[in-house]
Amino acid sequence: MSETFDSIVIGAGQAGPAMAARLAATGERVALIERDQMGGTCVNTGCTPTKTLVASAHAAWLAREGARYGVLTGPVSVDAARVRARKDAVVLAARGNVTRWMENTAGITVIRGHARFTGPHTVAIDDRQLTAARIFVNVGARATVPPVPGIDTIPYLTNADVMDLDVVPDHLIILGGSYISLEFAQIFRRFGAEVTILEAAPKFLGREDADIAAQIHEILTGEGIRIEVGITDLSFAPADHGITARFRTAAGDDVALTGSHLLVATGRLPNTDDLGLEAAGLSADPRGAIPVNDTCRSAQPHIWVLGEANGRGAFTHTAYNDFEIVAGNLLDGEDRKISDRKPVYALFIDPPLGRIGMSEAEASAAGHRVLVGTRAMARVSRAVEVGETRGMMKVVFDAETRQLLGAAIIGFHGDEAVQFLLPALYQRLTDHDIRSMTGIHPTVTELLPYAIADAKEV
Ligand SMILES: Cc1cc2nc3c(=O)[nH]c(=O)nc-3n(C[C@H](O)[C@H](O)[C@H](O)COP(=O)(O)OP(=O)(O)OC[C@H]3O[C@@H](n4cnc5c(N)ncnc54)[C@H](O)[C@@H]3O)c2cc1C
Ligand SMILES: NC(=O)c1ccc[n+]([C@@H]2O[C@H](COP(=O)([O-])OP(=O)(O)OC[C@H]3O[C@@H](n4cnc5c(N)ncnc54)[C@H](O)[C@@H]3O)[C@@H](O)[C@H]2O)c1
Repeated sequence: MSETFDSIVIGAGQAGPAMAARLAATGERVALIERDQMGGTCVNTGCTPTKTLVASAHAAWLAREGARYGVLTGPVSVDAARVRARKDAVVLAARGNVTRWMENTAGITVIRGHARFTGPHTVAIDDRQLTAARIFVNVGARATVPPVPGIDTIPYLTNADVMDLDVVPDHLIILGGSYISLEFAQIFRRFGAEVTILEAAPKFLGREDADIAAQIHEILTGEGIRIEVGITDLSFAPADHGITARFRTAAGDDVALTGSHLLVATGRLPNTDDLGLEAAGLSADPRGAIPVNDTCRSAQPHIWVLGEANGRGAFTHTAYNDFEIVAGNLLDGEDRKISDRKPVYALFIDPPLGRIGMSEAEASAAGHRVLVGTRAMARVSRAVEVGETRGMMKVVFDAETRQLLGAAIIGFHGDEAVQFLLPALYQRLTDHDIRSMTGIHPTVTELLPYAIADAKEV
């Protein structure tokens, strides 16, 4: 059976549904193909569920910390099944919204199944053949599992199946020490688990400046999380009640550590290996991404790749922005580019890290002479009043133009407050421009101009 559409969208992640809806609104007949759950990673096994778990973990933390605030609670325990039920309800609602949106939009045909190119303009789902003038690929990524000796002899979790856990692990070992690892590490530690992070890289959070990484390290170890950085000679073996990890520490000690559960959080790989790319006349780069130009167009001009599969962003907001770029250029006569997008993200530990633009290290490496201003959260009155004084804020300016290059806040409301500086980044405002603005008292944001006032050349 062969069916003809105006456009085919493969994958209902963060860009696909919005793309399908915009195309359908112009009167097109659009096929949207999804092999698993509508909403993709973010809704089902990524942002949404993790942030509900972060909220439950925060509730457990506050309940234990209650006495600091004069609030006396009894013994605090965590009912993992209820935590999961709350998470499932939020995820189901979000997934339901996307599903209803797509199924009830005139012009969109939702097709369930695995899509594979059979030619530059044709896609097969089982024995169904679809043809379209334009194809939009939004297939996302999945967890990678490194070939550590013994890993195939033990049970392990990834970010997807850890979502089904309804017990609190006695001892959770986490392989990898980046975003996914740190969020889950704190979640499960606050639920009552012993948590050990095993990271192969020699530096903890090497993408962040050393002072920011040190604050995060202190927050997590301060809550009792063990972090081993620079481990080598890792292997796994089954143990009576879980798994044993053997490794050599950075100090050269040989360690055998037994945990009840292992979570693998060592990065993600685009879902491009089973897409029949060669039939479309395309190929993936060594990291599995499909190369695109600055407007998300692949080497085949009628095939666009949006979201993680294009290797140009690994966040929900970058995937959605890809949709805005493609739709803006194709349907609204705009001239939008990926390279116009500033890097922004958060690490949702508590308190969170919010990051925009360049780090100090990135700015220096790019050849800027930099001015750096910092302020401890202990000198932010709102943080003191709330009793959450861990962390710091940091701003980075170009010493010659005095324009903002980047900022980081690890601390109370850091994910929100740092975005006060986004217009400054996009509009190339100077330290003087920003310092002329007065923020609301008492907020974290109001102190950013003071950190800026203290900025010095380093
Ligand atoms: C634990 C975790 C927490 C995260 N937290 C955050 C966060 O707080 N903030 C943030 O910005 N980002 C976060 N991310 C990253 C974010 O989830 C992803 O960057 C985002 O979902 C990528 O969107 P996407 O549209 O590229 O792909 P996805 O959301 O992965 O969607 C791709 C879809 O395509 C489908 N698909 C794949 N291949 C085929 C095929 N051949 N045929 C049909 N369908 C197919 C998949 O089933 C999937 O539904 C997190 C990720 C994880 C794992
Ligand atoms: N808050 C957020 O926005 C958020 C949260 C979670 C995930 N994400 C997205 O998910 C993506 C994947 O996150 P991630 O944390 O899995 O991957 P990552 O690529 O950020 O980090 C993987 C880590 O695992 C380590 N590692 C790799 N192989 C190892 C091994 N064999 N032994 C020990 N350590 C090893 C690496 O050195 C690295 O530190 C990120 O790029 C991010 O965009 C975003």
